[in-house]
Amino acid sequence: MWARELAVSAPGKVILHGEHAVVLGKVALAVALDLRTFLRLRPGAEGRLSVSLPGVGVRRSWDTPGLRALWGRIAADFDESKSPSVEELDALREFTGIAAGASAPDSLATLAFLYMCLAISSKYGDVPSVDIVVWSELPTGAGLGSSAAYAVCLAAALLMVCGAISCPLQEGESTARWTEEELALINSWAFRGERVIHGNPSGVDNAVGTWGGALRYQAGKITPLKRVPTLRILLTNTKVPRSTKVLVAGVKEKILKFPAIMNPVLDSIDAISQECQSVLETMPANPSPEHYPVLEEFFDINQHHLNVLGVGHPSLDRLCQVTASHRLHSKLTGAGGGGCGITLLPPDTSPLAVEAAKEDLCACGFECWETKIGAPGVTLHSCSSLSARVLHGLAQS
Ligand SMILES: Nc1ncnc2c1ncn2[C@@H]1O[C@H](COP(=O)(O)OP(=O)(O)OP(=O)(O)O)[C@@H](O)[C@H]1O
Ligand SMILES: C[C@@](O)(CCO)CC(=O)[O-]
Ligand SMILES: [Mg+2]
Repeated sequence: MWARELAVSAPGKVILHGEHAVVLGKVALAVALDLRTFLRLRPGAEGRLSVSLPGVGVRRSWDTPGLRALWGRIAADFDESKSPSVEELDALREFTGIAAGASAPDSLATLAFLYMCLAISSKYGDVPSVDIVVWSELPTGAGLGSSAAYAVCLAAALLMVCGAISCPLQEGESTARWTEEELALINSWAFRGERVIHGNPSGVDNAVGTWGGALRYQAGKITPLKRVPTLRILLTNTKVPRSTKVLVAGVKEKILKFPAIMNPVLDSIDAISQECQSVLETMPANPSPEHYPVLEEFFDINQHHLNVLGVGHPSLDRLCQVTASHRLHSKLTGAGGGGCGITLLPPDTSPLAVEAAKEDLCACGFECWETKIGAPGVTLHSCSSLSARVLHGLAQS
């Protein structure tokens, strides 16, 4: 029986280069953001599992014996190496009253929660009587890896409750992290959760949510970057909603339709990621303005490539035009089709120019903020150590 009240958090991410191409085995460079998703875990009423997801308007509670029986019925031969099967997901949908094919944020979030909870508890323990709340500083569905941060938090909390990983937080400590081996297990279960939400994720988002920092990702191989200079980045949310799953499927279709045309584009994106990695790793910790033009050119070229892949959007074109009018270079980040873009802010950009660019972006109805990159990965917290700002998010739930 779980007896402690604790919190887990995981960061969102920004992909510098390689989104979409990474799904097809190419290299991506991604960094953790200082915006996080939080999960509060506490003992629940005996025999009840409750979840509250205020960001997507979900508040549900189930009898644990009913859940145990359901999973026993639908997943007697559960194989964790396989993607969640259509039959498993359909049975979970029917149980929760989610319409077949429903892809609204609340439906996907509930489905991913139940799938992860039942698969993890049947493998490592029993369906836990706990009360879980998840809330986030990340916008949902905007390209900043909110689905992966959600899946990483769930994986860490559920694996810990079921005893598959330790509870590394000692009495009196405010935060703790898991061992490399435990992080690898969290990452692998988060990937399964991402599969419920995305269909065919590459795994880069959950890797950043788990390990944090800055990394190179290719076909499941995760390599932390040797050195990451301090880069100033402006993040802009166009607020145009889109679904990563739909965009990824669209790219696949285009490649199947025009392989000879599209494959060279993917190869070029791969080359940009690799070149960018070597540039970043040889830059000084605090780069001077002359280091930026090459990074800016990579942004421009890749933004064109992403448009060719069909994941641009008029709102993202507008974002790039507005920042270009202030001599700043931008590209979309994440799945595109709306969502967020990133803009490089070289150190010689005057504060007035940054303010003017922000004003013009806000005048388009966008939201923008400067961000730090390279935040820590999944972390365990004592609830008493969470800042007032973080607890404010919980209080709203
Ligand atoms: N805090 C949260 N609470 C519950 N569900 C969440 C939360 N954050 C994300 N989700 C789930 O993730 C889905 C969004 O995932 P999606 O992959 O489309 O966007 P993203 O992860 O924000 O962007 P990208 O994958 O391009 O980085 C939501 O529809 C919802 O189901
Ligand atoms: C579009 C994509 O490359 C990044 C989404 O953040 C999808 C993925 O890697 O799973
Ligand atoms: Mg996602």
